[in-house]
Amino acid sequence: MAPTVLSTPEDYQKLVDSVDTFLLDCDGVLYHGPKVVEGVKTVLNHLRASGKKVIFVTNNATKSRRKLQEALNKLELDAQLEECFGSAYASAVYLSQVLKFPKDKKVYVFGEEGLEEELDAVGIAHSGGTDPEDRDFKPPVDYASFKPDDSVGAVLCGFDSWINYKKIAKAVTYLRSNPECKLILTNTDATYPTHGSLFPGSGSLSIPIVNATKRTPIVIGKPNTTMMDAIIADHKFDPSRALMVGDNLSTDIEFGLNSGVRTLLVMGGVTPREAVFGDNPSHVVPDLVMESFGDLAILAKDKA
Ligand SMILES: O=C(O)[C@H](O)[C@H](O)COP(=O)(O)O
Ligand SMILES: [Mg+2]
Repeated sequence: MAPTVLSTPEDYQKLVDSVDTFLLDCDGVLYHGPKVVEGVKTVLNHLRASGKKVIFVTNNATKSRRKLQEALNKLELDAQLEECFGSAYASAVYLSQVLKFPKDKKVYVFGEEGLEEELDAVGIAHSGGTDPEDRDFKPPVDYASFKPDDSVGAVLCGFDSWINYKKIAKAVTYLRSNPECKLILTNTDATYPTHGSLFPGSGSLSIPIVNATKRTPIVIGKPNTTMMDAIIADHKFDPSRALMVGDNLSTDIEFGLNSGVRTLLVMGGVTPREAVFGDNPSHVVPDLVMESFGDLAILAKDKA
């Protein structure tokens, strides 16, 4: 079935009336890189003033919840800490609460500060990450330096803009030498929308590790229900009165579909128009589509 396209103020008002909890993807819905999507600030204020709950749900693992809140507030989006759910936070919670990660083991971080901060918050030791030793790499490769380490109980991969051969080889060595060592991916987004274009996303950066180890990774972020379970545990909302808003069919929209939450796809992010309206559309079909989440701002203007 084709999605319903929302384009008039009446469509928007009907939508808002039918939703109590807005689960909002960040990159591609609220902002593109450093640029806030036009109208989004007005929309968030309007939704809050209308008694709606907003929750920010991002696969971007470069930021801890605290940093995500800071970043949203720098853009004047007035986020509360408990409204912020990132895949870095969800991964740390998964390691500590679901895997009961052993106290005598550490996590090798293929990622940035966000992962380290969330692991620290749950008391899990880690190596790699922002360690200058791992970030500093120039050929030739010193293959003899890569040694197995049984104290590494998991390799956790998120977005890592410092990706280099040394980090990949260390991660692969720990995983290949120890079948007990887990491979966990914060998310598998192929692309990252910023600066008006699409760049390699986390899921593209972890491929060398997955490929070289032939492991089936545990994936935490959208579209997996692990993240939704964590959000519902904290916010206890009614999924039938919630809406997942996103720009990515294979993460955001599948996330909603997997969790029994209605979905709204916005254009202008990672999903090309043809994937929805073309001759050979994606098998992932959102319930609703609109151009931009910022278009709801007209409801605030109508009220003023
Ligand atoms: O590469 C990534 O991790 C993702 O592209 C990314 O940051 C997704 O963030 P979201 O759209 O879920 O806010
Ligand atoms: Mg997005």
